[in-house]
Amino acid sequence: MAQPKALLIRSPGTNCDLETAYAFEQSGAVADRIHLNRILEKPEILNDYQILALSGGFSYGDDISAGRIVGSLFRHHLMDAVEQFHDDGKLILGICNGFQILIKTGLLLADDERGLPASTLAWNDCQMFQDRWVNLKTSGSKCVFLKDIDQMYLPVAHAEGRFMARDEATLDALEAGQQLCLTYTADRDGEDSVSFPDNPNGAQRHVAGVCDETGRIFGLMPHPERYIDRTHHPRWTRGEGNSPGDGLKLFQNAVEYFA
Ligand SMILES: NC(=O)CC[C@H](N)C(=O)O
Repeated sequence: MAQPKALLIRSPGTNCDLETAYAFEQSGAVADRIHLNRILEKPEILNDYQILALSGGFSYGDDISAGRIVGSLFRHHLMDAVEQFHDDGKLILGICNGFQILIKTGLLLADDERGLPASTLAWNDCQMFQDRWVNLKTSGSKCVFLKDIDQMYLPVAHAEGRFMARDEATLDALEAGQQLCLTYTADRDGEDSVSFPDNPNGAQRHVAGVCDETGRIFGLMPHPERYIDRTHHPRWTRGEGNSPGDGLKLFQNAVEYFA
């Protein structure tokens, strides 16, 4: 098909949309940044796009809880349009605050039969904002965005990133369904235990990213758009880092999905 088009929805407090647009453009997509209010006025805008992305930031100041207000606007005004978007075989990505929004919408992991959420992203258990680079590994082959990626080194920057599921049975089911597809891992060879700060927030089962049952909706706390070029690596002047950076492949996978 022609060049895929990515729609980046921004809202008050979004601050990673330019970098996310750059990552999509470097991967061969057209990337448009459009304010949430325009989408609320005219949800049919979604029809023009193949990829919907929610970037990082502090939407509505993280008031109530991170992602809650945009998540509620989606739930009450955009659910039909976004579900249709997904049913049409298209892709949805949420990065950091975008992941928080996706979790709050219930789009990524559906509410249970009583209408209660399957999971949340709670405050980091260290009770502090964490701004550091982390090692990640993937599992399963379900997630479209993680195709052919085994591991990544990416930065995190969040206060509310601790993935928690409703209960152990929910976690087991998500794991069995290959939905707990991205996890924090230790950075020392041969080190099995993953503790703070390798897992920066205390997430259950070290979960850093989750996909839906189809693998076409993906949310993650780390920021792939912040490691596109070797010079984004924190120690590139000492000769470390890859070109391209570890994050680019994730965006390329989304674009190549429509090839
Ligand atoms: N990097 C981001 O997307 C911001 C983080 C987020 N709103 C938090 O602190 O939890």
